[in-house]
Amino acid sequence: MSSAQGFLNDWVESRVGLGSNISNSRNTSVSYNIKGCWIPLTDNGGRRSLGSREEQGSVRCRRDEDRLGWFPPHFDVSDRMARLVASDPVFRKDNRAMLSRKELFKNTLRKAAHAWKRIIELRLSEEEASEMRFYVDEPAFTDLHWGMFVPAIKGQGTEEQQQKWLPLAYKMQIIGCYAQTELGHGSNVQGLETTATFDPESDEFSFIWWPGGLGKVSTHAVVYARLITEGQEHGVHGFIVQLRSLDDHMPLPGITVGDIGMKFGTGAYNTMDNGVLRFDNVRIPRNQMLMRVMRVTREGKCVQSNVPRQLIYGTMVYVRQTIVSDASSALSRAVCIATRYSAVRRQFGPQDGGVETQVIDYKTQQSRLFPLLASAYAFRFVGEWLKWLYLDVTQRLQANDFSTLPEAHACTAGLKSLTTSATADAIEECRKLCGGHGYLSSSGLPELFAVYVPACTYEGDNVVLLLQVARFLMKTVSQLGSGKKPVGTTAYMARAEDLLQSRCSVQKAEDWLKPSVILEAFEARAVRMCVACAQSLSKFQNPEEGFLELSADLVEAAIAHCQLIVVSKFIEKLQQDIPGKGVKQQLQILCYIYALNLLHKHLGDFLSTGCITPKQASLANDHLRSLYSKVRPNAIALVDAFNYTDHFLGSVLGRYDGNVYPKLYEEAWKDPLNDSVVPDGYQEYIRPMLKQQLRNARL
Ligand SMILES: CCCCCCCCCCCCCCC/C=C/C(=O)SCCNC(=O)CCNC(=O)[C@H](O)C(C)(C)COP(=O)(O)OP(=O)(O)OC[C@H]1O[C@@H](n2cnc3c(N)ncnc32)[C@H](O)[C@@H]1OP(=O)(O)O
Ligand SMILES: Cc1cc2nc3c(=O)[nH]c(=O)nc-3n(C[C@H](O)[C@H](O)[C@H](O)COP(=O)(O)OP(=O)(O)OC[C@H]3O[C@@H](n4cnc5c(N)ncnc54)[C@H](O)[C@@H]3O)c2cc1C
Repeated sequence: MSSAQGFLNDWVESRVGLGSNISNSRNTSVSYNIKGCWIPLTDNGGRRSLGSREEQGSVRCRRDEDRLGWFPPHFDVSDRMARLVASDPVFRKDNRAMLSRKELFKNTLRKAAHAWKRIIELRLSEEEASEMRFYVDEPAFTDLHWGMFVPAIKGQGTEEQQQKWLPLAYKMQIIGCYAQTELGHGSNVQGLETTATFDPESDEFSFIWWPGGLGKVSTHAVVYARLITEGQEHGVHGFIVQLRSLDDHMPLPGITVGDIGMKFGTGAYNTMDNGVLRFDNVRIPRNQMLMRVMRVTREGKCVQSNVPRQLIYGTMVYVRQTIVSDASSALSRAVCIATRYSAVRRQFGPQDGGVETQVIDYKTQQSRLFPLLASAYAFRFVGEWLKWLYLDVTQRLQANDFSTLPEAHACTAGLKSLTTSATADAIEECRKLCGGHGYLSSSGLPELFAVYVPACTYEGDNVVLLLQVARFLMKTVSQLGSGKKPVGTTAYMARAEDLLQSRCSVQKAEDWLKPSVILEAFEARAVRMCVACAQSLSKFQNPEEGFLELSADLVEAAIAHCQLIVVSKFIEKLQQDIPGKGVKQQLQILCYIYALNLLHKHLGDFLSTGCITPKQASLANDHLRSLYSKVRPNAIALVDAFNYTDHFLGSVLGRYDGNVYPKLYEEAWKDPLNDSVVPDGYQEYIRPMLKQQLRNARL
């Protein structure tokens, strides 16, 4: 070993003690039972001797009555699948950033095939399979097959069509994708140029562009195209189209298909074969149009069914709802890394040579980190509620009750937008919270960011979706005078008159700890912003023109409404019985942090609409600081409660045992650049340069 290396080893050793200090923050009397899991909180004098989660073997679960009933009852499934994936070498993922695109993609195929094999061998249920996919943690064609192709057939196909196609899809005898976006049109679905003409005399071309799983894997796609029969257009519909031969995987005649190329980041979303597809007079049987909304007869006549045509957008509603829960997962993962590392990292501190300060103890670190921790919980609760709303609307649709569809669309669109934007920003903030080491690939944060950010674009650009919410809100406001009572998430608008006049009652900082006070402030802000937009709109002769002109304000109003939904669902959650010593109090603190931090960040809205006074704003801010102090002792327990394995976190900084520095050092040596001491290219480029310098120096 060279002396330089010896020095580095000593340096790393000297930091081990600091690194292990993570367990200091686990000294607390509160036990967390999040997702039904007992998170053991140690009080072992500041050093946690537990190995990684994977090494610990089976999880210790408490008695059933200790479980938090208000979490989905799938903790055991989730935990089992996490461990199954973490212990299987095929699912290794620490080398992703080093692989070429081809290696990366092939590796994804291998993982998907292996996962499918395990699903069959272990006879996994749908829930177990879905958890397994989550923990494999790699975007793959299977996401689109299960997440969009199958739901599209289920939601838009007739019973007969479902009976024909679903068994094939369930057994993966066909693999499908969701082919809607084109090179020229994504947001504007009605503007799609792909046509499906019942009369087979069409010679138009158009390119589908973006669908995941399309490029190299899918044998079939649900393709969205404008239907033309008897020379007339009948809007966009889904069509099941076979793309590749089931014998040799070659594209069928008239079909050109391939991958659209590398995307943002290394590894990241490049495991997915997003594709380009061109049809040249491809013919498909009539009964491959998904006909639940509209039927085309043998003679080419269109027969509208009694379901609204918006159901054609139904798959997007379904996926947007899943994306909200996924936002909570991605955010909690980033927050877990940043929180654990913040407890390990020390900078500055006493001048007398004592131990330096853990960076988590700096108020600035807390004011950046703890609102993100609170958001992770808030998004989980609103995600659960949205799941319920989606189930409810699905059941109603089956009974031909379409009344709640507009609200389901507005909620899924708005919350998808709100949570993905916040999560993308939060992951980047977590990277910064980890200082320089956050920029290392081995922190897990760069890849998480790269894989996550497209969520702000796919399934609907976030601004476009907020504009949909704004339309819904303007419609609701315009109907207030007509006696139509707003319901669901807009029910508060029935009290618009009061809310327009109301004055916030806060007089001292503690007054902000009343859920009713917080709710009223958020309701008043949302109503006032919506009503102001509606008043401005009414000044335009042409409402569409007004909508375009005021769209930036409308987006702000939609955000205010969506933030109110998240705050109110968090508060509702806390009204339920929450078992576990101290758990409810901790969640209450997080709820206040979530709401008061939003208030602080959007102070302009609250002040300009007169919902609160500058003095009340300053009291809210004072209170936030004291809430951060209350979270601090339990911060580690609150992220441990997410129950992520080290495999899933994929982060040296976020290790469960806090053993960060030696592992960072170890990771560095794994880089292929360190395969040789003298790098490739030395002889060609470095040496001649050095020699040249030497010659010049001698001259
Ligand atoms: C083993 C198990 C594994 C399970 C795995 C599951 C995993 C799942 C993971 C999934 C992974 C995710 C990967 C993502 C991959 C990405 C895929 C995609 O991106 S697919 C393409 C998505 N594209 C979009 O989102 C396009 C966005 N654009 C639109 O949605 C629409 O065009 C528009 C809503 C912006 C505008 O549509 P248009 O018809 O022009 O709208 P109008 O404004 O005129 O509205 C008319 C009317 O309809 C209502 N409306 C609109 N949309 C909906 C809807 N979705 N549902 C219900 N109603 C809707 C709208 O409110 C208007 O109503 P009205 O009463 O007339 O005012
Ligand atoms: C990783 C990834 C995976 C994808 N997977 C699929 C898939 O599987 N299947 C599929 O069909 N598609 C897929 N897509 C495509 C995706 O759905 C679209 O990119 C998305 O809907 C946005 O549409 P666009 O690209 O047309 O954006 P554009 O609409 O062109 O947006 C560009 C800009 O214009 C703004 N804008 C657009 N319209 C308006 C408006 N009316 N008012 C104000 N501003 C506006 C937007 O806010 C944005 O800033 C995927 C995309 C990505 C990135």
